[in-house]
Amino acid sequence: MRRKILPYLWPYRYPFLFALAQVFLMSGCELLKPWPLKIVIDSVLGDSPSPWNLHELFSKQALLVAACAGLIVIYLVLGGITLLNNYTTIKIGQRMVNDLRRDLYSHLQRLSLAFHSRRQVGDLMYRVTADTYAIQSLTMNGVFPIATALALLIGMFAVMLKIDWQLTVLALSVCPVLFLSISLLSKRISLAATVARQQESEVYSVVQRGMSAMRIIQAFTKEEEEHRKFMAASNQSLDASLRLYTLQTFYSGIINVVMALGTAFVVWVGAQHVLSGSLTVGEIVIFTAYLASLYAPINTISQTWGLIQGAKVGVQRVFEILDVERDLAEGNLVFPASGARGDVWWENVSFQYVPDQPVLKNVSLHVPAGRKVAIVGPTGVGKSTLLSLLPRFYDPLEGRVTLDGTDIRDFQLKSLRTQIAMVLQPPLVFPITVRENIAYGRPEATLEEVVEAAKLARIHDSIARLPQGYDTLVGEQGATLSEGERQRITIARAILRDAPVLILDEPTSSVDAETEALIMEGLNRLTANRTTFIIAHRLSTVRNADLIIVLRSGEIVEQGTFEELVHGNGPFALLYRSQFSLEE
Ligand SMILES: Nc1ncnc2c1ncn2[C@@H]1O[C@H](COP(=O)(O)OP(=O)(O)OP(=O)(O)O)[C@@H](O)[C@H]1O
Repeated sequence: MRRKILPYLWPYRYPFLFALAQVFLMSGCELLKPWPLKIVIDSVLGDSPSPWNLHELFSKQALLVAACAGLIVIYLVLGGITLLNNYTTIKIGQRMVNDLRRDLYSHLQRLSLAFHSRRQVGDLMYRVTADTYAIQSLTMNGVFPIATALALLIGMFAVMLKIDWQLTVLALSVCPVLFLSISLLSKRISLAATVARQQESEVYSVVQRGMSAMRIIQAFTKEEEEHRKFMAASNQSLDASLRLYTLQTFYSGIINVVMALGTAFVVWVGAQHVLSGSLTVGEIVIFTAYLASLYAPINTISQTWGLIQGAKVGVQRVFEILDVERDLAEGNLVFPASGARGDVWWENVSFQYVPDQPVLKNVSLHVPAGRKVAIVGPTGVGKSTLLSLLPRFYDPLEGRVTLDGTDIRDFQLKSLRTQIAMVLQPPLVFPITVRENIAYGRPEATLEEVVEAAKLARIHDSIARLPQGYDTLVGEQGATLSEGERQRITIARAILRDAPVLILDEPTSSVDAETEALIMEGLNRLTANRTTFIIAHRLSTVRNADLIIVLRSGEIVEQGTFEELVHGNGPFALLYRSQFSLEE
């Protein structure tokens, strides 16, 4: 894991080294802190000689003033450096979080739909928003208290050794005990932290599912059941967090006891040394002050150790996603600036979402450039799946798909997807303005072009009636637009994209017959000279197609023109009589 975190720290190596230098300065101030008091006790109140023979230069009163002034200066300098250090470390930490989020989010956007259909949205959201903070805790809460403790340890060791080596050994013998207790308990805390994070992200998932299905929940009056599910997840998260906090508290309790024992021993032995005359009262003050300031960073390490373990888990959860290999390997080819011709082949294509449940079975289909193809068949036979292989939402298990004679896997994904405009189900509209929604695939489009596309999709009049026209903000999930209006916005979006290949997934299912006829008229102009695939349930769509494909159980069972198929006795004729004739 260290190898993975270091690249995130590397860009900030100079501020990081600066912060480390501050730690050494701070430790120096910590070392100086008890000295003025020692001078006051030993040389002002008592008659022992003061360090650097200051007592020979100053009177007792002057020495007292100098000691007090020194105390103020030391505290001021220490406060200033601490402030600077906090600012520097927080800045580094927050920048690292930002960088990690950037990488995680862009990685998530590049992972295939196969990955996303396996994962829970709430869990991924938690990883992007909450788990990424862990890199800050891990580096800052981990590295700096340890560096402080080490710097203090070395400095104190040098100073204390000069004063009383026995007492020094005794004082420092607490350190191994402390670190041993830390390492013994850390595994359990780490485990508890993993569970707590999982439960917390489960709460996110439940909320996300509930929020995105609010309409259904209310329609089926499932509020109580959803509430129960939420409370169950929330209670489990509460239990896990409480367990973690209990462990952390128990842990810092143990550390405190060890520290108290250490201090008591030092005071006990120190007092004996003072009584025997080998140590001054001021020196014992230095010892206990040093111990207190040495235990402080060790205490921070121990208290934040649980936090560090939790942070480790968080960082692991982030890298777990970053380590997922992109399952859609890209090629290098790009389409010419004029775009693809639009000649599409599915060659012996098989596909399955779940092992041993084939959705497409050895499908072969050639669609010459510029043709309009209607794909029909009962629900769930694989119509959408067949078309989703073309923009590479998924890759076939066997066989290949080619565009203009080249395997689509040889192209750069961006170049491939730019060749394809799609109207998908359900019609997805973003909470941005109507204009931005239509221009989503071509943000540089002028207002005139947006209006032209909207007119073709028969949505212009409805938009003109909105309070701010094209600048009206669409509510979350298009709440201020009807289903039919949303569908027409997505059609306008595809029209504006102006791509050589069009995929229309039942583009007019939510509009009335009259509007549909108008949209189809607009679409007919759009589809001229473009290879178009329409998943069609309506007769008018099917009639206008150059080629009709009938899918059943993942296989093409029939194909031909409307006239060829309708008069036979094949599956299309049957479908026509049972389904389409009703519309006539
Ligand atoms: N992401 C997925 N994960 C697992 N199974 C899926 C996934 N998407 C679709 N399926 C399954 O694959 C089969 C084909 O689905 P597909 O959406 O291609 O059918 P369709 O013919 O377009 O249906 P419809 O006309 O109802 O839209 C269905 O059984 C469906 O349950």
